[in-house]
Amino acid sequence: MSGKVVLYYFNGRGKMESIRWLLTVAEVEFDEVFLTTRDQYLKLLSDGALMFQQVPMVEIDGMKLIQTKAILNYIAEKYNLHGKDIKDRVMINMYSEGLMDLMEMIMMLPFTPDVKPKLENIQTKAKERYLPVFEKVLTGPIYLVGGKLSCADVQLLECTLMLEEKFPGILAGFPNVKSFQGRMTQIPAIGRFLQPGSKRKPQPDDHYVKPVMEVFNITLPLP
Ligand SMILES: N[C@@H](CCC(=O)N[C@@H](CS)C(=O)NCC(=O)O)C(=O)O
Repeated sequence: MSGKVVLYYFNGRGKMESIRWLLTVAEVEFDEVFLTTRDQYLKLLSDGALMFQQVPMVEIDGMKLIQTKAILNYIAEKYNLHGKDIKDRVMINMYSEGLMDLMEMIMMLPFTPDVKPKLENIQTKAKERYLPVFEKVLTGPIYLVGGKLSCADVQLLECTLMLEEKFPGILAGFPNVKSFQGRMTQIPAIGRFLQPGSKRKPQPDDHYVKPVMEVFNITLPLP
């Protein structure tokens, strides 16, 4: 590998958090450059580092990668977390996409003026649309696809932890998902990531939202 992996994003979860999780499980060390000013962002733009003028951006293997899913797929492929064949991979991608849809709804909450109806919608969708899928798949198997740890497992763990932060007890009706969560947290790298002082980011607050608004020159409410 040429050089250390460097993540360019805010000092908060957002779209980068799943990348942090996956690198952690792959046991890849990374540094982080936190965007705090618009000038930093403009400099990245003028350097041509952000193809679509967006972050996350990840420097890895001499490349500057953008687009969250492309970055996740690269890491998953490189570290053998993307199944054994194309049939495994398409299942992994289907689970991942569903989980990303759900996590993105939670991710947008700090930028949402009227949170209550959104929260209710997320809870209903989590209980009625998403969690039942994983509860069923995990009747028996230890991992979601092909008896082998994949990026979809990592995202399911991340998502269930996010859900429990918002809706404590939400997994009560999903015992297989709850056991899965317990098993995943036994993985040493994950155990370390869950400890205070790791590179895992806390739930978003003003310290995260303010720089985002400043860097992108935006005012609430978002469209
Ligand atoms: N499809 C892109 C979307 C990235 C994205 O929306 N990034 C936001 C920050 S989380 C951004 O850079 N927004 C500025 C803009 O779109 O102008 C991805 O998944 O990486």
